[in-house]
Amino acid sequence: MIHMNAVNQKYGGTQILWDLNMDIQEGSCTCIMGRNGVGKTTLLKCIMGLLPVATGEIRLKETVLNSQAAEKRPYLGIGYVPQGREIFPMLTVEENLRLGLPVRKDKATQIPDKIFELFPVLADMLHRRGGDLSGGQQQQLAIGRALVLDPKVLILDEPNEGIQPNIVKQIGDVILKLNEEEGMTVILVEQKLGFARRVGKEFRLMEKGRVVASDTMDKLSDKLIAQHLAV
Ligand SMILES: Nc1ncnc2c1ncn2[C@@H]1O[C@H](COP(=O)(O)OP(=O)(O)OP(=O)(O)O)[C@@H](O)[C@H]1O
Repeated sequence: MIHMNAVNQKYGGTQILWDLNMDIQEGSCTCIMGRNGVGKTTLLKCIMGLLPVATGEIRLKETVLNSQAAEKRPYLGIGYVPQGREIFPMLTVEENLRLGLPVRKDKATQIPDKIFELFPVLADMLHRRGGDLSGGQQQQLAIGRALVLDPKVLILDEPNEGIQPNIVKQIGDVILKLNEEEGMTVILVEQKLGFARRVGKEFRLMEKGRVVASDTMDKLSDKLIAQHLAV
């Protein structure tokens, strides 16, 4: 569904992604894994158009994403939950969620009930400012906001960073429901092995800006973990 072909990315003179190739299958939940600094967040930002690629191609099915402006990409059916959540702290929960409505194909004017079914806390907190929510609640808001777009692909960058275990469990349940029951394609940058194994169907291991191993999650061996994940 998403295909990356020989993608190179640089910050000034420092090259981060090196001829990176990656395929994400439709309907899968794929965990992008690797040690700190290997380029996982950079890769997601390139998919979203938040960073330009120097050379190479990123496609969503037949659409070449590189040639689409960042603000057009949500309209192609891509929802993004960035690292650090980036909710708007001064806007209410409702206002944060409503931001996604204009992107929807059906032009709905109300936040879909589904969002509150997945994250009941957002209904309870609807009129609170985003900045007053706990870290875990903000993460649920960030995921809810991405889902308001009604995306075909949901991209999450370390959604569990600094989140308490009961909310990590809830987020895992939501990802499993979206992926397994609704067939949503999920791409997840995840450092926590247990979580990746619980929700992921596929893995892509990165090292120094390249993909060094790709397979189904049951093939993520102790040897691969020792080679590419253990610190
Ligand atoms: N704005 C920037 N300018 C220069 N270098 C940057 C910038 N942002 C990131 N980098 C560098 O690019 C490299 C890859 O960073 P990136 O955040 O993509 O890695 P990551 O695999 O997501 O790591 P982490 O798990 O720590 O988030 C790192 O060496 C980082 O220092």
